[in-house]
Amino acid sequence: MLEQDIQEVLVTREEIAEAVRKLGQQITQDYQGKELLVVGVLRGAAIFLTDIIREIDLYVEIDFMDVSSYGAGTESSGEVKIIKDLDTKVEGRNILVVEDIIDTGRTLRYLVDLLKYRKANSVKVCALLDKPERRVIKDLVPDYVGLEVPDEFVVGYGLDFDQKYRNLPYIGVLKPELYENA
Ligand SMILES: O=P(O)(O)OC[C@H]1O[C@H](OP(=O)(O)OP(=O)(O)O)[C@H](O)[C@@H]1O
Ligand code: HPA
Ligand SMILES: [Mg+2]
Repeated sequence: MLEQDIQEVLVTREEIAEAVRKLGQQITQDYQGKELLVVGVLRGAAIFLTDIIREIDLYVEIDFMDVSSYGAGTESSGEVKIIKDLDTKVEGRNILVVEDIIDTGRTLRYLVDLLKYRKANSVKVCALLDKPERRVIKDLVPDYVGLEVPDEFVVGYGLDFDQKYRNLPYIGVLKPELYENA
């Protein structure tokens, strides 16, 4: 059913699984002997977070923040709002912020600065997808990236259009007629 709305598959479920596994191994190596607070950015990162933590062989705590800069459309409003804050104390923690995608970089710029201000011991960023052509915050360089995607609006594996398609098991591009008149 959902497949009928997809013009092109950009990343298959197997390619996602492989990218997630590699990221998890790298993070496990880099944080040897440390404990991690993994912060997922709702709602897009929820699916990626549940997969990647099972590829990280360390003591890991998880928490979530909900910040939003996109309305129903495909363009960032430029303004980041906190909808739900963390329940965990940040001071002294090694934090890995997990995101589904970095686009303009505004969401992560805001979050990284906030977590540093709250005196995290370290703050690193892990994004499944990076869309570097769209970056507005040029110095926002993620520490871990699964895959680069071209400048197209993508959906699936957590990424939505108008809150739909998050449950697609792969990453794809929607048929243009579906968002052109949104
Ligand atoms: O780099 P940026 O331009 O800031 O864009 C990336 C952010 O935008 C999307 O979230 P969104 O705010 O749409 O909310 P959602 O996660 O609930 O879909 C995506 O999940 C990232 O969090
Ligand atoms: O390409 C995208 N798809 C879905 N949500 C997004 N948020 C930023 N970029 C995207
Ligand atoms: Mg998001």
